[in-house]
Amino acid sequence: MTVAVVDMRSAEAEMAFVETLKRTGFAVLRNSPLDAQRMARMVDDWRDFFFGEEKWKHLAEETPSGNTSGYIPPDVSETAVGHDVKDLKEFFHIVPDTILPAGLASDAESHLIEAQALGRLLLGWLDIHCGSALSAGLRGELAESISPADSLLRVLHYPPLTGDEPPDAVRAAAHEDINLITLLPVSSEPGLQVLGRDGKWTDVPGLPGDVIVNSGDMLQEASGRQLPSTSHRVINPSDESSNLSRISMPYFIAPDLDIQLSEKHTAGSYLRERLDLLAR
Ligand SMILES: O=C(O)CCC(=O)C(=O)O
Ligand SMILES: [Fe+2]
Repeated sequence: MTVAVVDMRSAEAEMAFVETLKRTGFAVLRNSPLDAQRMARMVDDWRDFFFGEEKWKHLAEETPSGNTSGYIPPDVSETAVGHDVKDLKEFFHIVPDTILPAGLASDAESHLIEAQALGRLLLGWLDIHCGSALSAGLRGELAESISPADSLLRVLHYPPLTGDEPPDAVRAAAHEDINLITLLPVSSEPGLQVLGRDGKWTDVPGLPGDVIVNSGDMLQEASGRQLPSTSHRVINPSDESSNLSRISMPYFIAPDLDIQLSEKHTAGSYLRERLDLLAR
């Protein structure tokens, strides 16, 4: 399966984006409006943060809307549905009221504003070109359905491998994102793969500064599966680069939870069902 690279400066960008998202659930945006220099600086600054001690002052808390905000250490981390071992990662969740570490706040806030605007633009394209596939509750309203309080910027750190990892543990086990759409700046290190319909895993293409976009389960549900939510994973580095850490910064865009995704589900009921599955 080949994920297309879509140059946002091209006149065909809109159609090319919709085509690759329908076909693969993924797109790679080149020349996106997200500030590439800022994203590179955030990678360096957040790497320093994860290697430092200040993170322990920011341990995660639950927000009133049920999101988590703050630092989640490796021993808490996440276990993907259907897997037994935790992913090899630590991360920091940023929602609108998150108290950010000094020195990291300004870039993170600016990035969030730009990422939200890009999300609105892309969902607007889907409104125009996939409107007929969307459930009545969302048709023509996708771009307006974004809820910043339910969306989440996750800064992930996959530490260097030490050799002491549990057997079978991987940086991020195969999973699908639950939300509407995810914006993921191309990471500092390789490893992200998508699962094709042929059952083969392939690397997601991209250069530094590009932004990977993928549709999540909520968009799949709302589009009668015309926009697929594709399994993806982050594989462990090969021996030569196992001493390198990897930073990535997905922004998970979610809608208002009372929006009707399909006849069966509101976004809220869908989320609860998925979280129950995760908790099992
Ligand atoms: O780190 C990555 O490149 C992907 C992370 C991811 O898929 C996730 O956190 O849902
Ligand atoms: Fe993901």
